[in-house]
Amino acid sequence: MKIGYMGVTSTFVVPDDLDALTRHPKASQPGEPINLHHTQCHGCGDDAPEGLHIKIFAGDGFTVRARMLVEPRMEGGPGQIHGGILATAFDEVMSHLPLLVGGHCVTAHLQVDFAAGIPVGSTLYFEGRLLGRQRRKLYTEVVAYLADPLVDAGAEAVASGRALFVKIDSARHYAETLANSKAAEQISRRRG
Ligand SMILES: CCCCCCCC/C=C\CCCCCCCC(=O)SCCNC(=O)CCNC(=O)[C@H](O)C(C)(C)COP(=O)(O)OP(=O)(O)OC[C@H]1O[C@@H](n2cnc3c(N)ncnc32)[C@H](O)[C@@H]1OP(=O)(O)O
Repeated sequence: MKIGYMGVTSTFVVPDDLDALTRHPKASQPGEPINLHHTQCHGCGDDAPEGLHIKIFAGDGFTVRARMLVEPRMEGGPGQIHGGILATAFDEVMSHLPLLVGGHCVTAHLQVDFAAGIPVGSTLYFEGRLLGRQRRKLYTEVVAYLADPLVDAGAEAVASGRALFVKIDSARHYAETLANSKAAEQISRRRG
C-alpha cells in the first residue's frame, strides 16, 4: 500500500542511524496472543465493557497481527467506522510492537491515513511492523485490511498509520495514577 498521501508523510520521519533490533527472549512466539495490557484496557481488555476488544498476536520477526469487529456502536459517518475509533485501534495495535523488543512504552506521536470508508459489520485485519529503534524511540507502522491478508492476497488495504513510541519507566510513569485504575490490583499483583 502507498504510505501517506501524495508522497507526504507528515512529521513522522524514521532516522537513518537506527540501533540494532533484538527480539526479547520472553516475547510471544509467532501466532501466540500478546497480553501486554490489562483486562480493563480500552483497546484490548476483555473486561472493558465499552472497549474495542482487539485481538492481537505476535507475527514473524518484528510484526504483529490483529483483528477487530466493527460494531454498530463504533459508527461515525452513516454505516461506517468513526475515524477516531480507527485511530484508537491503530494506537492499540502498534503499542504491542515495542513488547517484541522488551519494555513498556507510551505513544508520543500518532498519525493516520484514511484511504476508504470502512463499513460497520466488517472485521478489520491489522498488520503492524516495527520499523526501527533509536535510543528510547520506537518507530512503528500499521495497515488495516477488510480481509485477512494472510489468506487473501487480494485483501483491500483501507487505512494505514504510523506512531512513535517512547520507552518509559512504568512504575514512575504511572505512580500517581495507578490507584485510579479499575485494574490497579491486577497490575500490582502482576508486578509482584
Ligand atoms: C506502578 C505502575 C506499573 C504499571 C505497569 C504497566 C502496565 C502497562 C499496561 C498498560 C500500559 C499500556 C497502555 C497503552 C495504550 C496505548 C498506548 C497509548 O495510548 S499511551 C497514552 C498516550 N501517550 C501518553 O500519554 C504519553 C505522554 N507523553 C509523555 O509521557 C512524554 O512526553 C514522553 C514519555 C513520551 C517523553 O517524555 P520524556 O521526558 O520521558 O522523554 P523526552 O526526552 O521528551 O523524549 C524522548 C525522545 O523522544 C522524542 N520525542 C518525544 N516526543 C516526541 C514527539 N511527539 N515527536 C517526535 N519525537 C518525540 C524526543 O525528542 C527524545 O528523542 P531523542 O532521544 O532525544 O532523539
